[in-house]
Parts: sequence; C-alpha cells; structure tokens
Amino acid sequence: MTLPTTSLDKAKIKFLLLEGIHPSAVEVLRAAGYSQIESLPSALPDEELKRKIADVHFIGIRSRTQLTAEVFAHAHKLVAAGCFCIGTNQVDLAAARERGIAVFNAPYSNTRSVAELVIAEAILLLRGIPAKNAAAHRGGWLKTAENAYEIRGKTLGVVGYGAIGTQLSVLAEALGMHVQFHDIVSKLPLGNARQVGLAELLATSDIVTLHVPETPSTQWMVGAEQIAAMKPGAILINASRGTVVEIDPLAEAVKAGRLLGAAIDVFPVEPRGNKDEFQSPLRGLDNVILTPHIGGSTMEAQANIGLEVAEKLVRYSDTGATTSSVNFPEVSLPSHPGKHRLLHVHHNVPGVLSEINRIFSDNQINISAQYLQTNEKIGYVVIDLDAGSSERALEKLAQVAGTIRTRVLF
Ligand SMILES: NC(=O)C1=CN([C@@H]2O[C@H](COP(=O)(O)OP(=O)(O)OC[C@H]3O[C@@H](n4cnc5c(N)ncnc54)[C@H](O)[C@@H]3O)[C@@H](O)[C@H]2O)C=CC1
Ligand SMILES: O=C(O)C(=O)COP(=O)(O)O
Repeated sequence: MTLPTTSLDKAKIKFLLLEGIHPSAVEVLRAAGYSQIESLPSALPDEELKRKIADVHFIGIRSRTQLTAEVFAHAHKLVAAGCFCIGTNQVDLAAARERGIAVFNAPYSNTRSVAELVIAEAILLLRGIPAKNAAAHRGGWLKTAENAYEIRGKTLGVVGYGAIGTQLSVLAEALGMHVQFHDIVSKLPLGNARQVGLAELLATSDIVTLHVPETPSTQWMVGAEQIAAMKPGAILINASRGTVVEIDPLAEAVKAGRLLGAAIDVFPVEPRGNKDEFQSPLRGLDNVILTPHIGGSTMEAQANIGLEVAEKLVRYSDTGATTSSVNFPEVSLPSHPGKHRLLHVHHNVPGVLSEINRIFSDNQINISAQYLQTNEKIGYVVIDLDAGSSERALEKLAQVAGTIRTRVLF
C-alpha cells in the first residue's frame, strides 16, 4: 500500500453514490467542502462496480449493491462505505474491516416508513382490496363482505421484535389489535404484546409479518412447513429480506386459498434498477400485494437517511470519528485545531499500542492526545500531535507489525 505523506486535499477526495441516494446526501457533502461526487440512479453491474470503486475514497449504496470481498479487493483507495439504509447484509463487513474500511448505516431513519406500510397492507388484505381493485380495473365489480374483515381485534404476529417490529407493535395496538412476537432474544414487550415461540405465533396469528435481518439463522426461515403451520385464512407480510421466505410454497398456498393473501416487498432476486424486468411466481396473483422493495422509500425517510449517513462519512473523513460504525471500534473524537491527527487501524494483537508508544518515545515525538478503541478483530488508534512531526510519525507507524492502514488528517 502506498502511504500518503500529507492529508488528502478535500478537492481530491472522491465519492460515488449509487442507487438513487437522496440529494440531501450530496448537499451535506458539498457543504462540508467535498466537490468530487458522482451520484447514479441504479446499482452497477459487477464489473463496472469493480472498475469504479477502484477510483473512489467513499462509496454510498442502498440494499441492492453487493460489496463482496472480491469487490473490496479492487477498492484500493476506499476509506469508508455508507449504507444509506438499515440492512448491511449486502456488505462483507469482515472483508471491509480487514482492509481498514469503515462501514456506516442509518439504523432508524426508515423504521416508521416500513411500519406504516405493513399496517396499510394488513388493512387492505383483510378487506380483499388488492383483488377487488384488480377486478375493477378489468371491469369487474366484486361487491361482497365475504372474506372482508376489520383489523380491530385481530392478532398480529411479529417475527423480529427490533426497531421496526416494536414500532409496528405500538401502531397495531392503537388500532385495537392483539400483538404477539417471536425473537431469538428475550425482549421487553411494549403495551400488551407478548413473546411466544415461532410455532405458536404461526398457528395463532391472523397476520404474520417478518422483521428480521438477513443472517444464516433467518435464511428461508419461512418455507413450506411454516406456511402450512399458519392459521388457515391468515396473511403473510414480508418487508425484511428476500431470503427469509420461500416464494414457491407461498405462491402455492395463495393459489390453493390456504392463505387469504400476502404482501411481499423483498425478493430472492430483485431487479438492479427500474428499467429491468421483475420476475416472480407471485406475479398475477390478485390477492398478493407486490411492491418493489419500497418499505423504506418515503421522501421523509430517504431525506433523513441522506443526511444521516452523509454526515457520518463526513465526520469520519474530517475527524476520524467512527461513531455508530457497524464494523469498526467506535471512537467519538473532538476536533483537532492546530494539530495533525494520525489514524492507525491494526489487527487486535497484543503489543501494538506499546510498540506505537515506544516509537513515539524513541523518536521524541510529543503526543498531545491519544484515543484507542478495539473490537475483537481490530484496534483503532487516533493520535494528535504537532504538525512538524506527523510525516515522520506516519512513516514509523506504518512499519508497526499488524498495521492494516494509516491516514493523516489536518
Ligand atoms: N423493505 C425495506 O425497505 C426495509 C427492510 N428492512 C429490513 O428489516 C430488517 C429489520 O430491521 P430493524 O427492525 O431495524 O432491525 P433490528 O436489528 O432493530 O431488529 C431485528 C430483530 O430481529 C431479531 N432476530 C434476528 N434473528 C432472528 C431470528 N432468527 N428469529 C427471530 N428474530 C430474530 C433480532 O433479535 C432483532 O430484535 C432489516 O435488517 C432490513 O433487512 C429495513 C428497512 C427497510
Ligand atoms: O433499509 C433497508 O434495509 C432496506 O431494505 C431499504 O433498502 P433501500 O435503501 O430501499 O434499497
């Protein structure tokens, strides 16, 4: 790796934003003095992503772009990646950490948008509106109360009682629903909600809604067996990740009339952008609401996400602060007026800090402030020092065994 001998000029720092990230992000970056910003409306094909990522210092993505170890292998200049969304499953966080690339996200900015969509879908499906609407568009007139129900008094089963699941729990109770939830962790129930096992939840909920992250434990967690275990006439909603529900048995259950309906926002394979065709066995089923992964796509959520993640990238670029990073030790740092700041990312093995301090002492370099945080894999040391010594110190720091990456800021 070629080491910088000076802090990189802001005019040379390049940002690549993909997947139609809200313009609020560009505004934050520009206001912070960054001008080299390319913002594209879609995800990129793999080869183009590898080519473009090689030339940028920061990348912003949403849920579609896969930042794999192979992609990171091309990211020679990349300092940080921002997920302008909640999920970070699309990023190989360990590979990023190994290369000293910090990853950030927006853990709460679209929570409410997802919860509101789920409530809306539950009401529409309980009334059979998607099918009645589709029929009316074809000239049909399905005026009937059969299989149309109020949401009041129904039981909502929430799988994954995190930020979205709990928000939903509160909204659902306000509408008079009973809420039960399943989570791998014991959670404090809000209101009158109660925690139950997955089998009980499936067997007794009128509406089952999924709000788990994409992990090995959630992969295909709702398949043929779980769908068969749901109450006859129940509704399934998935706005979590496309790998959580097996689509074929779901399509069969809907066609067979075992389920009243379903609302699916996320799919095992999703189009890269709005110009690509969406393919799914669920197409053509009138009592299934199909949405193009827009659970978090509201103007409010996207504008807030743009601000939140861009601010995290700016703070990291300007000061080295890693507050709320999802793969780096968290260091919240004051500004460093009049001083130069060295950033040192290293493997978390014994002796690195003492070696760093020995170097400073042997070379009589005065440290004005030092911050260290570690996680199980890496350590992150930030050192403020006099301008005159930073170039020499950086050179020495880069030679410390276990060093992953160094940077200087001033
Ligand atoms: N459709 C969309 O546009 C959006 C989708 N999402 C998806 O929703 C997911 C959930 O978001 P948040 O509620 O903010 O996440 P969160 O991290 O606050 O909550 C997730 C909950 O799931 C639980 N969980 C994990 N594995 C589980 C398992 N195997 N069984 C049961 N529970 C399990 C966790 O303990 C946690 O309580 C995100 O990871 C993301 O993938 C998020 C925002 C928008
Ligand atoms: O926030 C999330 O995890 C989402 O799934 C939303 O993804 P998006 O930014 O709409 O591609």
